[in-house]
Amino acid sequence: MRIALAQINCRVGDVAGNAQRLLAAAAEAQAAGADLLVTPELALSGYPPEDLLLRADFLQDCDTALRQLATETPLPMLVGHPQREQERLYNSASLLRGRRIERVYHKHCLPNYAVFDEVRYFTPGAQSLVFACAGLQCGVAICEDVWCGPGVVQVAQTQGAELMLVLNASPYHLNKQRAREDQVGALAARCHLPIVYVNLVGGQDELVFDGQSFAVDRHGLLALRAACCEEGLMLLDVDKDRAGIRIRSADPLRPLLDEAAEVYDVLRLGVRDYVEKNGFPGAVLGLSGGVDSALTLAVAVDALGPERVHALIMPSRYTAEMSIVDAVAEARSLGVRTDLVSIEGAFNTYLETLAPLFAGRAADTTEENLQARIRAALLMAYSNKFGHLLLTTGNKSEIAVGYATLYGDMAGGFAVIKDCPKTLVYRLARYRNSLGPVIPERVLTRPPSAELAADQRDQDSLPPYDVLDAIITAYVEDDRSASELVAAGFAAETVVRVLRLIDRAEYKRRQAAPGVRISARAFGKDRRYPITNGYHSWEAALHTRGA
Ligand SMILES: Nc1ncnc2c1ncn2[C@@H]1O[C@H](COP(=O)(O)OP(=O)(O)OC[C@H]2O[C@@H]([n+]3cccc(C(=O)O)c3)[C@H](O)[C@@H]2O)[C@@H](O)[C@H]1O
Ligand SMILES: Nc1ncnc2c1ncn2[C@@H]1O[C@H](COP(=O)(O)OP(=O)(O)OP(=O)(O)O)[C@@H](O)[C@H]1O
Ligand SMILES: NC(=O)CC[C@H](N)C(=O)O
Repeated sequence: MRIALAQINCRVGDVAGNAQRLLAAAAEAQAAGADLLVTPELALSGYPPEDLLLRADFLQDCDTALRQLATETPLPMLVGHPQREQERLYNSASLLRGRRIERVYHKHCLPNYAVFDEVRYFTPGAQSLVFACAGLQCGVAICEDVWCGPGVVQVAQTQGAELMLVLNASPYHLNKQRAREDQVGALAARCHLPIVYVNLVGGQDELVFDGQSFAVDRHGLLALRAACCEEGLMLLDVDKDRAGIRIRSADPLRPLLDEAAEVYDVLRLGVRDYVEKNGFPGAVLGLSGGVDSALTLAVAVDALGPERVHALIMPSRYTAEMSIVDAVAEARSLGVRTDLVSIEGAFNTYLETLAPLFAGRAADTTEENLQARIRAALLMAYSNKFGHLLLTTGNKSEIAVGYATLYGDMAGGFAVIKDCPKTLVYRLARYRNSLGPVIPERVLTRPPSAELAADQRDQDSLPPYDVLDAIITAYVEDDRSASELVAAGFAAETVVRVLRLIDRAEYKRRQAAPGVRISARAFGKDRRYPITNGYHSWEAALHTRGA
């Protein structure tokens, strides 16, 4: 038996387009001599369709497209789609064979944590699906089904399954591929049967599906791993002999990427698909000569090509000459067009206009924020005039503590590095330079500064980024309390200060642009904190330690 794994990039809601993508994969699979095409989870609707699933017209269109697909597919296809039966909605996989929908499976385990909300929409299934194909008995499961214990696989096995076919829409986060392979490999070894895992690829709002579809044999050993962040059709040959089922693939086993390379590819795919799938001609950003905008520019250029990216360099009285020199050098090495637009005129006009209002008051962050907002107005004007998407450049460390200006540098449509802590930003920048130098070394070594006041340094307001990032990770991603952090050796005063800032900045994050999720807990759907919030775990540390 030859199985074709369709690692395809579906677009949420584009049912007709997804049907065409599935038919193109089917034609390729048939030409390669495959007996069966296996697709990702909900390939027909795209994943996650969110509240489109509450619309009767959308579900009807999915149903019509599924029936049409059944008549047109040139080979048997196991395809993911939403399925309404009476008043219930299921996350389903159908076997399309002989010009009809031959069998349907409904997903049993519905993920309802982190970014997943499946219980909001779907009813869990209760029946197994095992079907014969090219002399083998194939069992079916959908994504979370292989994460919630061995039950789904074991029941299919008691009904004769000799191998499992799993349709997935598994979004990326750091170390996810290892977790998938460990999980599925252990399940295969425990049940003594091979498992074929087909994943979606592509960006969908904050999520990036990284592909990396794979297959493990009955010992849990890897027989196939597809590329990260690329579409592809992989072939797997399955034979039965006296020793059992054997699987092998002529496709080379693609290596696991290093962390920085993997994250960089995920960011690039996230930007490319957000821009393409939403129909923007290109992207624009403010280029300051700092590392955040330099990395964002490099990702955008690698995603879209230099001719579709535009950068505005907008110095003020506080901008160092070397910042302009470095920004120009970055743009030049990436082949990007820039415009130099001073904000001094606009800044002076604002200051003069506000002078009577602010008479007798000292300059403070008000004047800092004005500069960020003038830049935002210029960038949004460019975006309006040319239709380009404004990319924001804030990183996770800043967004965590609110070190960014609302309606200023936070203004924009897509926040490329919003889930990358500053320490990771530096690693990513160095990784990008290892492919060919584009960010001047000085940008990576000079102390970070917002350049919104004279001689300003990030470190004047924030702890060193290695300390800050460690505290943010522990508090935001691992739910550690202030006392646990102090017990782990962080200074009580620093812990209280950072946790207080994180709690207080929730209102800013709610108004922030969406951006690529790369961690297991990004700000967004992963972490839904109240803005109006009277619970602060750092208060206990404040009282007990006198911080
Ligand atoms: N709970 C709540 N719900 C809704 N709004 C709330 C709020 N709490 C405060 N606010 C409002 O938020 C406003 C204050 O926020 P905002 O205007 O942003 O200003 P703010 O947070 O006070 O200042 C921005 C900080 O970010 C730093 N910064 C700015 C730009 C770039 C960078 C960088 O390095 O990249 C750093 C800057 O140096 C400054 O320390 C006030 O108008 C206040 O009324
Ligand atoms: N002189 C400038 N010209 C153009 N854009 C700027 C300028 N200064 C700031 N910006 C924009 O505002 C964002 C916030 O920059 P800022 O320098 O305040 O902080 P940062 O977090 O250190 O970012 P970066 O590392 O990119 O400098 C920048 O990434 C850039 O998009
Ligand atoms: N779509 C799903 O069921 C995803 C859940 C699953 N645990 C994952 O790999 O992310």
